[in-house]
Amino acid sequence: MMRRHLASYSSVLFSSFRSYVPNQAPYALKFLEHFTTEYYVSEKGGFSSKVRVPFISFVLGGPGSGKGTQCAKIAHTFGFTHLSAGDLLRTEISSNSEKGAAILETIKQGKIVPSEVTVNLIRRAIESSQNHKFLIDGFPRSEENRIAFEQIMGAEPNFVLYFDCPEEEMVKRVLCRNEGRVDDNIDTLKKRLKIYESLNLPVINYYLAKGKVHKINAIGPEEEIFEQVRPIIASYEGACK
Ligand SMILES: Nc1ncnc2c1ncn2[C@@H]1O[C@H](COP(=O)(O)OP(=O)(O)O)[C@@H](O)[C@H]1O
Ligand SMILES: O=c1ccn([C@@H]2O[C@H](COP(=O)(O)OP(=O)(O)O)[C@@H](O)[C@H]2O)c(=O)[nH]1
Ligand SMILES: [Mg+2]
Repeated sequence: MMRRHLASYSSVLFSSFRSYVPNQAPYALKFLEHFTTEYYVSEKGGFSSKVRVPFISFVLGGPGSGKGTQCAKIAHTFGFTHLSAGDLLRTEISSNSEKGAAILETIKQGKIVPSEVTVNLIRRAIESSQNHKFLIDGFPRSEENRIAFEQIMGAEPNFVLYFDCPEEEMVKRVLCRNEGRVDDNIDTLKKRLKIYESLNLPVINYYLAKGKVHKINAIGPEEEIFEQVRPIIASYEGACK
């Protein structure tokens, strides 16, 4: 009873929190429980409790646009926890879990892993973190991903960073990345670029229409790109303390 009260009260206070989808309530509730540690909230009638909500940025852009590179800088400078969806999936593959083989096959084909799998990995990472500020890098990759996240987590991002990079440059960077990834080859990359256009861009457009997107010109030296990013993140510092 008290938890339900907390949930609805926090959703009024913080616009990033949505009302819960009924059949997903247990996940959403568990998610919220984790953040009931910091801020005092009270209302008329004497009810008082501590509520902490996560501050979330989605970091989007094509393969090789520099998401991971810039996220590392943001995490270091501003104290965010960097959650790369691709890294979470690769860790799952390395753990030899039941789902690992199917995830590996999907990544090799440049396709998108089922939403439920990725969202649950992100959810677990958030729940097990002591931090409340998260960069979710490379997710959502489709409208279906986005909707699954909002339903399961009962939350949407506070803002979105979009690294806008010409295809030619992305191809050059991915083929030179040299991290031994199974998907950094020209055949898989072509498929990833097609999926980026057909499925990722609609997500960016969705958040553009909501006024949540900060578009970054991803061409230039890493440090110069970070100088575009820095004031954007700094402008949210008050909101995510
Ligand atoms: N501004 C940049 N200019 C040139 N190369 C870059 C730049 N930013 C990142 N890189 C390199 O390009 C490759 C892809 O960057 P990465 O951050 O992994 O991108 P993403 O996560 O978007 O795929 C990496 O090898 C990285 O070192
Ligand atoms: O939410 C996600 C994130 C990644 N992937 C898969 O993992 C691959 C690598 O993703 P990552 O973000 O690491 O690639 P990057 O954009 O950084 O090159 C993608 O092509 C997809 O096959 C996915 O299915 N869902
Ligand atoms: Mg990356």
